[in-house]
Amino acid sequence: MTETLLDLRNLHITLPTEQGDLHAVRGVDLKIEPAQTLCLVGESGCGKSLTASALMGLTPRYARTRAGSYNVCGNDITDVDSPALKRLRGDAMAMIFQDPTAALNPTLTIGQQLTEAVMLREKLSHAEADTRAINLLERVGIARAETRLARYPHEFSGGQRQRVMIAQALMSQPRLLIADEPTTALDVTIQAQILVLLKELQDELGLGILLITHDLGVVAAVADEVSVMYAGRIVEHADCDALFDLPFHPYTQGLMRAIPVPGVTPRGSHLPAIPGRVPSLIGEMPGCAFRERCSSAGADCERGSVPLHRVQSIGKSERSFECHRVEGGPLA
Ligand SMILES: Nc1ncnc2c1ncn2[C@@H]1O[C@H](COP(=O)(O)OP(=O)(O)OP(=O)(O)O)[C@@H](O)[C@H]1O
Repeated sequence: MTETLLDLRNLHITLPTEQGDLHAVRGVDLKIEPAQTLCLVGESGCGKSLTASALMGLTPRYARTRAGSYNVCGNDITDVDSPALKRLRGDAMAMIFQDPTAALNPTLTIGQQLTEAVMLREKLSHAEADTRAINLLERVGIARAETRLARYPHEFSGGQRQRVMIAQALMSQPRLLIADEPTTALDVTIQAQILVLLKELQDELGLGILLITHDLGVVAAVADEVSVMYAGRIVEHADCDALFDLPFHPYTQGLMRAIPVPGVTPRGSHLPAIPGRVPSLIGEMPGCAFRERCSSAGADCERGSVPLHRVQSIGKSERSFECHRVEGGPLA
């Protein structure tokens, strides 16, 4: 199937606060094709999680969420309150979270949690739903899965609960998986196993994956494309190799400088973090939101909207970035 799995244009999310309207997401575009992994990266507070929750129709009730257009697997769900979005959730698309306690109910067995929704939706028998659950639990590396369906979440370790949550998300055989920092809380060995598992499942099932992470090591390992988010906007988007070879946006360059290089970065040395903090997202924000932290910024960066540059790299998808100062240029 070659149908685009996710096509989102011009997403805005505003949250009322005592200090005024917090415009957390300011015109985000995202696109994911089958079997593609798009990584959404950026520092804490840039709007990544809110963007992910909007994709699932799960922003807080008091948030104002609107999109120019939003299409999932050929379904137009631009109206984020539409019942069609509810139907697609847990069907064509599913989400895994950083913290499995958000997804697993401590009072129900793993078997109940994995099987009940698909029995209802797909009219599967108990036996059919159990078979699918056992297969998936084994697939995610839960040994003796058959005997563990009757167990409760607290009887599993943290890494196992994370795997169970992935199995739960896959029960509906989704085409699109949204993963918000799914491995951040895990130790590096389990993190690597889960990333390998997601890759295998993707190859087998043609899953499209949106992976939210602040870890550029993870991005380098799994991303096909990368969107870099800063202060509610995608400031740079590129093919993963192109981005790591030549980051254009000063923010992306700053993120890259903070990655330790094995064998090059001395142990215990202080990596050059980007000075300053993400600005307040309350109210209007004319000019470039990164200018206070950018060594290339000038007076022009305080004004107007930030120019968008598009660059066609040979044999790769188009890349783009927003900056007053860096013009970019054709890539070899
Ligand atoms: N429910 C909420 N009510 C009010 N403000 C919120 C809410 N959720 C998020 N925000 C604010 O919106 C902005 C974006 O938050 P979001 O959680 O999407 O960022 P993030 O990039 O995912 O960060 P992190 O990596 O820490 O999760 C932040 O300023 C945050 O404080």
